Amino acid sequence: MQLIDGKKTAAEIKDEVAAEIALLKDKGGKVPHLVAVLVGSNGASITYVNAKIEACKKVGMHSSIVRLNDTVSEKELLEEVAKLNNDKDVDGFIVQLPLPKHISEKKVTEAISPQKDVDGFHPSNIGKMMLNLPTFLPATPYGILQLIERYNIETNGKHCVVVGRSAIVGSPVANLMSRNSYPGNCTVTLTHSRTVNLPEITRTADILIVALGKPEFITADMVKEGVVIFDVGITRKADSTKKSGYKLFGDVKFDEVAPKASFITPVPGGVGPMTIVSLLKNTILAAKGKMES
Ligand SMILES: Nc1nc2c(c(=O)[nH]1)N[C@@H](CN(C=O)c1ccc(C(=O)N[C@@H](CCC(=O)O)C(=O)O)cc1)CN2
Repeated sequence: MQLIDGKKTAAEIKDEVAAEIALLKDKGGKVPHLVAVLVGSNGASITYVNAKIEACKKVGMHSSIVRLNDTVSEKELLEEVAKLNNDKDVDGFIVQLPLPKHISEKKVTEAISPQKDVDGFHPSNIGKMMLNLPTFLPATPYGILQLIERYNIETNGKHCVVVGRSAIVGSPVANLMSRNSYPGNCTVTLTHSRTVNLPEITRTADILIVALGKPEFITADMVKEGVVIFDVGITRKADSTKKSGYKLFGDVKFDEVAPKASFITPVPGGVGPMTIVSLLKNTILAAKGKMES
């Protein structure tokens, strides 16, 4: 079994991104500017947004946070989005999800200018992704693709089973893994809460991507020997023995599943850090105006 070290790979990619930004600066180009909009005080969202800002600092990218109270109205948030769309100094921005229940994530996502949508969640960017046209790939699926490439994992002709059909991970990664190019060319099965006999299907996976948000859902009896596993789930459970006050769990019961896998991502330190570097890469593309059309 080989551990896929997302933390190490993300650090390597950050160095590459830093070099690219230094080159941009040398040529007198604009330093990319990423803005993160954070609504409310969800602990995990605060951690992720802070990690995004820290990563920007590390690579020499400009960044800022727009913090809004969780009582902000949908209209006020949409006004904030419109401001960022029109701000020439901002190359790309994200609205951290999830949003409070009274705000429609769909409306907010659709209000973001596709040229600044570095999360790659806007319907027109999702459409371009489906058609294999240049666009911002959603950060987590993009991170998984980069891990596949950097670990030289064979995907051609493999059966890739995706567990979970969310708009930000499961659905796009299923599409990307079926693309007619590497990393792709898989036969993909997208499973979800209504799937009948899930273990029968997961046992046929050569590559298993789990993005369900159910801690330790995938057990050893649900996978075959030699499977490659990407565990996207991150659940926090209170743990007073930890400095942070919580322990993180993936969707895969790591200790019993890892011995059967040929490659596996841990939680933490697997797919999560790759989500952040993918966002940085998308922001560089936005700053270079690569997605204007
Ligand atoms: N606007 C967005 N919202 C959300 C996205 C997204 O891509 N865009 N994805 C997730 C959260 N996410 C990024 O925002 C994210 C999740 C996890 C990590 C990460 O590095 N996790 C660490 C553990 C950190 C901890 O919880 O202590 C790890 O896995 O090692 C980064 C980003 C939902 N919302």
